[in-house]
Amino acid sequence: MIVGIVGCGAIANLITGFVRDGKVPVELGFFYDRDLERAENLASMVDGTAVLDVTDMLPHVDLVVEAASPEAVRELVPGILEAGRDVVVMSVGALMDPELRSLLEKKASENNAEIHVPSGAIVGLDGLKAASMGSIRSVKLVTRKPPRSLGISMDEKKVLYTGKASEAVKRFPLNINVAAALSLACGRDIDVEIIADPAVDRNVHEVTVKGDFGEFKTITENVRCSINPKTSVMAAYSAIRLLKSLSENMHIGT
Ligand SMILES: NC(=O)C1=CN([C@@H]2O[C@H](COP(=O)(O)OP(=O)(O)OC[C@H]3O[C@@H](n4cnc5c(N)ncnc54)[C@H](OP(=O)(O)O)[C@@H]3O)[C@@H](O)[C@H]2O)C=CC1
Ligand SMILES: O=C([O-])CC(=O)C(=O)O
Repeated sequence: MIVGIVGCGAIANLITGFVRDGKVPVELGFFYDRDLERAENLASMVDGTAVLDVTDMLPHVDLVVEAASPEAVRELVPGILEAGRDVVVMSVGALMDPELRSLLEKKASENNAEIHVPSGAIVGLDGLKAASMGSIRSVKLVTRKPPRSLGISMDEKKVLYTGKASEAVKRFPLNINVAAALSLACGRDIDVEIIADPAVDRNVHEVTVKGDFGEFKTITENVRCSINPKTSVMAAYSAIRLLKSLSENMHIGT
């Protein structure tokens, strides 16, 4: 499988390192970023090609990993699907827009392409998907990040947001994709609280789900990426595992 990457930052760096080290059986051939130098740097790690425009990679790839921004999902993913290429979407928050989501689903189905959304920086999506086969009463996410991860500076713990996931992804577009992944996995706009906490040095996500299956709670205490503290290493690992799964014949978990 030949893979291209859109967005050459923290997540793309980790993916490229794993491919270079032979830990994922894909060929990472093409790299695009609005900063060409970032694309060239990653391309040089795996003998790939940096392109000036996403359309330059499309004739040569089977799948594109979007690891850029919600704006890139809106602007670039429709064209990738139109070309019949599969997509892995990391900026899941963009998919909370129902119009964009149905446009992408339509383009995927018309062009025999698939959209994959990795579980990202949280655990528990498997259980949530299974639980949603029954009836779910509530899903709540509490995200606690160091102020620096949220791009702010403060000495006291502060609740920055309480409300629904759909609004959270608009207010914190680069910080709460996990809320979108949870919402899409269970088909409801979940409850979200975002806390800036100078006492933590990890990105911590607590998910509580209640339904007719019983209830579960997951806590993920994520190490942050060195080149982008907003982003947890686990988010990149989930994309890497997904790429590996796509070349396997047995699939474990929902
Ligand atoms: N699903 C999940 O659980 C998680 C998802 N994410 C999301 O994944 C995405 C990637 O994260 P990460 O690697 O940390 O991000 P980075 O900011 O480290 O890297 C993203 C790169 O993509 C570039 N970029 C952004 N928009 C575009 C565009 N429209 N066209 C071309 N290049 C673009 C950025 O440029 P510039 O710097 O100029 O903006 C930057 O070089 C983000 O949207 C992030 O919010 C992150 C963590 C968890
Ligand atoms: O990486 C994380 O911990 C979560 C994150 O930024 C996001 O969901 O956008």
